[in-house]
Amino acid sequence: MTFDYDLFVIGGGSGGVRAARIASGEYGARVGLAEESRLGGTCVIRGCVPKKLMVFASNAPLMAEEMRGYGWTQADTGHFSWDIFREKLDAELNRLEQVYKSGQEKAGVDLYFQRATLVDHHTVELADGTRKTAKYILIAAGGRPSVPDIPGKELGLISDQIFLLDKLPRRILLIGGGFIACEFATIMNGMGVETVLAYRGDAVLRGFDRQARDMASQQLTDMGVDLRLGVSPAKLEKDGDRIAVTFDDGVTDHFDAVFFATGRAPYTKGLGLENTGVRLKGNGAIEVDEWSQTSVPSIFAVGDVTDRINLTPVAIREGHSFADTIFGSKPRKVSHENVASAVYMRPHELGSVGLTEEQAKERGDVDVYATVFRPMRSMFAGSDARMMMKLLVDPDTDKVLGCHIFGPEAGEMIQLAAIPITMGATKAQFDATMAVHPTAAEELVTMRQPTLRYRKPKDGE
Ligand SMILES: Cc1cc2nc3c(=O)[nH]c(=O)nc-3n(C[C@H](O)[C@H](O)[C@H](O)COP(=O)(O)OP(=O)(O)OC[C@H]3O[C@@H](n4cnc5c(N)ncnc54)[C@H](O)[C@@H]3O)c2cc1C
Ligand SMILES: NC(=O)c1ccc[n+]([C@@H]2O[C@H](COP(=O)([O-])OP(=O)(O)OC[C@H]3O[C@@H](n4cnc5c(N)ncnc54)[C@H](O)[C@@H]3O)[C@@H](O)[C@H]2O)c1
Repeated sequence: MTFDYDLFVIGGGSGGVRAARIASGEYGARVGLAEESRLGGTCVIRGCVPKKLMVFASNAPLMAEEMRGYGWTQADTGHFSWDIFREKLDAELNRLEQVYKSGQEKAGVDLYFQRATLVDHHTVELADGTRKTAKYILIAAGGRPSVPDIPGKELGLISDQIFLLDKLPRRILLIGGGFIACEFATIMNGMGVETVLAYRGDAVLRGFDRQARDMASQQLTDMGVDLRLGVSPAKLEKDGDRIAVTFDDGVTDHFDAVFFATGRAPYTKGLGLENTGVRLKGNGAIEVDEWSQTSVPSIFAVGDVTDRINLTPVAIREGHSFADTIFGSKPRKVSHENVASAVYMRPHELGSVGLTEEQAKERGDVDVYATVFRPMRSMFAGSDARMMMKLLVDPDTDKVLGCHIFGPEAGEMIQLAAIPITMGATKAQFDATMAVHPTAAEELVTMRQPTLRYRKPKDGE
């Protein structure tokens, strides 16, 4: 049977563009790719990139405050122009979109700026009705924000819209306690918006190390975010120019904007999967094996649409490995262990890799090496902000099982700490590493005594 393409990719985000570029550019496969919105996908257009630029922009008041502490008595941010920032942001995203487009074109990928749906195991249909056949189909359709089903939910914003605001609200309510809620609470607060964060749990960032979660929650409060734990919105109503939000504890409050940061769901609805028999998990994610192959041998899926670990580098690695395996005769599986991540809050970020203290205790015996201190730079300026470093070590093998850093530039630090941890480094090898002084990161190689030796009770104890 002859096909129009060797590979047809649905979705031009992190996973899709990488797979298409490698399959076509490196291995000479004939590749078509459909993107219904903008090339680059969530990360580039409405995720990591614009978010991080907003984090940088919102950092100015903290920098000014710190500099005043160093004697720059006049240090002040002055006025923040959202208009200027937005214009620059739009230009930067347009530039990046073009970079992705030319990368695909140079690699020889045929681009279709249309929605694609599946017709059968080897055929996709584009929005204009044309059909393309391919030996393999890769679904890299990503995810979409999910919003709780409460009255008035349509009055709220989702993360896609937050980058497109005409003006900043005076007072905003963020709902949720995950990555997006924490990062945008920091951003909005830093940009001078009165920020309320409502989260139904007892500390933000569920799933992260508990001590780090408590410090992150405290930091939000310290920086002036009105953190309301243990509450959820029950309904939203229009009240003139504002939105009245009634919470499940009966309290009603008014905001200029409400932002749902309540998670993301795989974007599989309306994709024609029912025409193929591709199996889905309960939450709508595409079920794949360790090769990213679905229950239909010619159809593969990578990235957020599979809901494994929903981060850009993971989607990229999955897409690349798929292309290596199928078109490069280099079979490659992706390890989803020890994937480092960072939550870009201010002044301290949270960087994590490996097991949390809670997970390590669940697993068995663990020695905890932890230190909480005021970093030199901000302490000198008069700040009380506390930093944390933690290593979790298996007492039997001496292997470092996890590392958690809450501090300035923790994202940068955890990337480096993730290398030895991925290599299986022992605590003795961390200790043998000479410190770099004076840095905050040197604490990683100078923690000598465990702060806690946890021994899991044996069955029956
Ligand atoms: C606000 C925000 C901040 C984030 N920050 C970070 C961060 O700092 N670090 C990090 O690692 N991750 C971050 N993420 C997560 C990251 O963006 C995703 O994990 C990553 O983009 C997933 O890549 P993907 O290829 O699976 O999907 P996407 O990047 O979502 O790409 C999917 C693409 O497919 C297109 N598409 C979908 N269906 C079809 C169809 N039927 N036909 C044609 N096209 C289709 C979509 O338009 C989209 O462009 C963030 C996410 C958000 C929302
Ligand atoms: N720095 C990064 O790497 C980064 C940044 C942003 C997003 N991301 C990725 O994007 C994903 C989505 O981010 P997110 O923050 O939306 O999701 P999340 O899963 O991290 O957090 C969602 C939060 O919303 C809460 N929630 C869910 N339903 C709710 C409801 N009905 N009422 C109140 N609260 C509710 C959850 O308890 C949770 O705290 C992340 O999981 C991550 O994979 C990564």
